[in-house]
Amino acid sequence: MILNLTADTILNHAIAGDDLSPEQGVVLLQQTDPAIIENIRLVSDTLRSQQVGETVTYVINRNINFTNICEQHCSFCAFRRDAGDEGAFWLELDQILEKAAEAVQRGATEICMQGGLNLEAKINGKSLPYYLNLIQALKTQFPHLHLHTFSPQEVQFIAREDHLSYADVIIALRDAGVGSMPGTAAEILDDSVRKIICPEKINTATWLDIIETAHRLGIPTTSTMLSGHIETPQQQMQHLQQLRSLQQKAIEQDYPARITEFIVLPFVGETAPSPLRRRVGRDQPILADTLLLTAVARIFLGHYIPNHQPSWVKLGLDGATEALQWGCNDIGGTLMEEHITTMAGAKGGTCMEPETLEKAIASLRRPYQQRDTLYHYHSR
Ligand SMILES: C[S@@+](CC[C@H](N)C(=O)[O-])C[C@H]1O[C@@H](n2cnc3c(N)ncnc32)[C@H](O)[C@@H]1O
Ligand SMILES: Nc1c(NC[C@H](O)[C@H](O)[C@H](O)CO)[nH]c(=O)[nH]c1=O
Ligand SMILES: N[C@@H](Cc1ccc(O)cc1)C(=O)O
Ligand code: SF4
Repeated sequence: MILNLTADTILNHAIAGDDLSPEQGVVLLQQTDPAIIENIRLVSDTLRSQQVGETVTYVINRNINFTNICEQHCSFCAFRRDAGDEGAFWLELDQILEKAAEAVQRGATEICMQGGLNLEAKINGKSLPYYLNLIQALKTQFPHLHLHTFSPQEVQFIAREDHLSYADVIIALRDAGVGSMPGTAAEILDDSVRKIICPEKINTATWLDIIETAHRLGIPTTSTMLSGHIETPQQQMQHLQQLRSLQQKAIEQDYPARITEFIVLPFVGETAPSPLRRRVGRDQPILADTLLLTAVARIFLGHYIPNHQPSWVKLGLDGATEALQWGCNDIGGTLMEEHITTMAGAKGGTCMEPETLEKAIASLRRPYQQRDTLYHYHSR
């Protein structure tokens, strides 16, 4: 391992194509000199260009959050409700199919579906049939729609409720038509942080186990990091290290599926539960911190995870466009309706037209291209 930890030396290694150690990543994350930060940006931009070229992609998709009734109480989450609370919702199958029909009519190739962990969501007392019924209904009416659905936390919830293994649940979802899995619920993959921000959630090992099982069973996943709350630069790098090892394993073992993209999700605190909000002491993410982390993630992961996406919901479209110069090559989905972070006070909006995303990309003189969920190009 290289132990000379000055930022310039580290960046020279990165440009030469070497993998950085987490310790070297920490050094980059701790820089405050604008000239050095600009060099980090330049290196991330150069690696992005070498690894995936100039084209910036986007996907036409719709978010469907089928319920926000949730048994857990993550300290960053403004989306969850108890049944009967004001603002609690649970969509009927007909409403979900109607939303999907409208999405298809507007050109969507993907439905991104996630929800709360709702103990009442069962058919004949079982959880898995409820989820399978959602998938089967969507697939029957819209066979070509890609279903990017259910986080590792939701998979564990189903498995626990029905006394099944994770593989059993994933195989059933896959065979019913799930195309890929959102890599949410990752938050920070460090159990000392998880104990504070999401004590009821699956632990780090379980998150990694479920994602690896998905890859082994042919289900691609995304990967995320909830940043900008109580975590340290060391914990951020440990998180990226776990994602890199996971992808290296999928490559070495020649699993039929892998991580398709990495997304930084900066914490929005404005209407998040007050203990964490007060502890973090700010309502909106700090753009500069998110951009530096985005660049370091490209440098650290880019050889293994090619696609990097900012969140326009959380950063605003201008912030997300700026992130395209800090290692990102994708601007995400049109979403059509976003609830999770908007309920936490995000200011970026809940819906983008494809033309709006294209215009933002073109403002940087980069070519744009519609993609599908698995990063195959798509034409409108
Ligand atoms: C709301 S959950 C939905 C799926 C499922 N309940 C779960 O927790 O995996 C999806 C993700 O939204 C993100 N999220 C929730 N609240 C947020 C906030 N205030 N700011 C930024 N991201 C947030 C978290 O990363 C979380 O894993
Ligand atoms: N679904 C939400 C996203 N982004 C998801 C991506 O648009 C898409 O599903 C992915 O690129 C698949 O390849 N961002 C948010 O801030 N909120 C969401 O609910
Ligand atoms: N971007 C995530 C999904 C997601 C992200 C943030 C959210 O708040 C909600 C959902 C994925 O596609 O895997
Ligand atoms: S993040 Fe997910 S599991 Fe946690 S409270 Fe919110 S909806 Fe529930």
